Amino acid sequence: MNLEAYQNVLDEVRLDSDRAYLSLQLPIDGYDIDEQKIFSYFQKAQGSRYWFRSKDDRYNTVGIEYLESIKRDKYSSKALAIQKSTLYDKIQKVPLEEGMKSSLNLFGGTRFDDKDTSDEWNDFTMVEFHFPKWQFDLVNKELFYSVPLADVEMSTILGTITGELKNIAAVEAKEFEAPQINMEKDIFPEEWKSLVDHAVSVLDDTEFRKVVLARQRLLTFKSTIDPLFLLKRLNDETGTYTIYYEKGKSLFVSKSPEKLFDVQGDTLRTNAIAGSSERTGDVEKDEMQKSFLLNDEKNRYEHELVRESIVSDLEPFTDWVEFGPEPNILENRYIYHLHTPIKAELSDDSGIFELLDAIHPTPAVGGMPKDRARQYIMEEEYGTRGLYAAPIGLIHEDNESEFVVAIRSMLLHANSATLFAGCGIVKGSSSEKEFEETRVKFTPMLNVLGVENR
Ligand SMILES: C=C(O[C@H]1C=CC=C(C(=O)O)[C@@H]1O)C(=O)O
Repeated sequence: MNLEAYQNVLDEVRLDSDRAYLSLQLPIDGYDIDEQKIFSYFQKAQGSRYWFRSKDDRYNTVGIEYLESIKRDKYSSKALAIQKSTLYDKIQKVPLEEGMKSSLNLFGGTRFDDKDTSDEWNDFTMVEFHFPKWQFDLVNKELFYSVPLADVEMSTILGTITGELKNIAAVEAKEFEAPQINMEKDIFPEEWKSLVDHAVSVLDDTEFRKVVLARQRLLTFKSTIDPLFLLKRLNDETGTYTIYYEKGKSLFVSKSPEKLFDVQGDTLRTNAIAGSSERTGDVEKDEMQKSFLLNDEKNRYEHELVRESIVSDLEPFTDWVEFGPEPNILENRYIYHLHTPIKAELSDDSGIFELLDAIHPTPAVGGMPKDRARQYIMEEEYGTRGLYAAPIGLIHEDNESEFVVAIRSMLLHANSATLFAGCGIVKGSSSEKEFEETRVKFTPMLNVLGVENR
């Protein structure tokens, strides 16, 4: 970090009064900083912080103190694209070194659907994307420090930033105890099995082929759950996405294995992930679980519906889609899935918000046909999904982006956690087996909470 050179850059900057914010980009590789230290240091910003890490570590980004957000009560691709470019137009961006690799992103997403939510999701607007004061890129070791133009003091801003960075680097790691459980219960387990039976009775091979039904498990604890404990636990499972998203008094957490899509240049990458079997930890049994999954007719059917739907949803955006003829196995720590990678070359005018609208919800979390399944879920499923199974991710000014399907997730308030898990129901599904499958799917979040699955 060459402070003198940075100050020279700043001395040349003319603040543009048509903008609302100044955003400085600088390297932070000289500081020993990680997400634990950042959250520990910025405790006062609780309720306005996020951490997003891709499953392949392409992105590992922490945002602190939402300065401004794009928000909508109804999803509209056009309006969102305008709001996004209006927001970026308000920002005067100043890189302090040449050739830096990161770019300023917005973090957020949309709720699963626009069903009226009960109070538990009130902190989250239907669609929202946040622009934070501090954006730490922990992959490229860079920082975006953004402030309202009116607050900018060019002669002291560098000193302020480096002072804060030193303080963050000096934070000492703490040991945390797992919170003690007060109560743990499945919400309406028998009613859920009856709903699965009902779905099986209305599903067929043509008109209504698949619906994904989710259920919830509620845990309460003897004390408030410390965010730093959760952040630490989130590192325990690798190979999945990490979403830690605070908004007001709510916290949403996900360790999803499922990418909705990512876009780099003209290339879109996505995948079909559907069809599941438990990973037991016993080598011999697990080989059997995998070969069962690859050969089981019901799981293959569930999977093919997802692949078919994604490929057809992409058609308006591309002339060229590529995918393998046979699914492979995606190995997560607690569960195996059938998995088909899909790649497409996007046409020039493909908008990210249009893509999001077209692909979400895939039949891995909705069903087939999509509208019929969505309607069934809204009318019949207990409670509201909110951000469960919703698209959440990062988007850049040039539309480079990565979105996750936020399954294996939970919503936390003070000392309670509501866990969500769903599974694909097709003609012939068994409610007992699906109940067991959703039980297994609670494990990643229970692990984050330091609780054993029962
Ligand atoms: C809806 C969930 O999982 C989906 C993703 C992968 C496999 C699935 C399945 O086999 O049913 C589900 O479609 C969930 O974990 O809540």
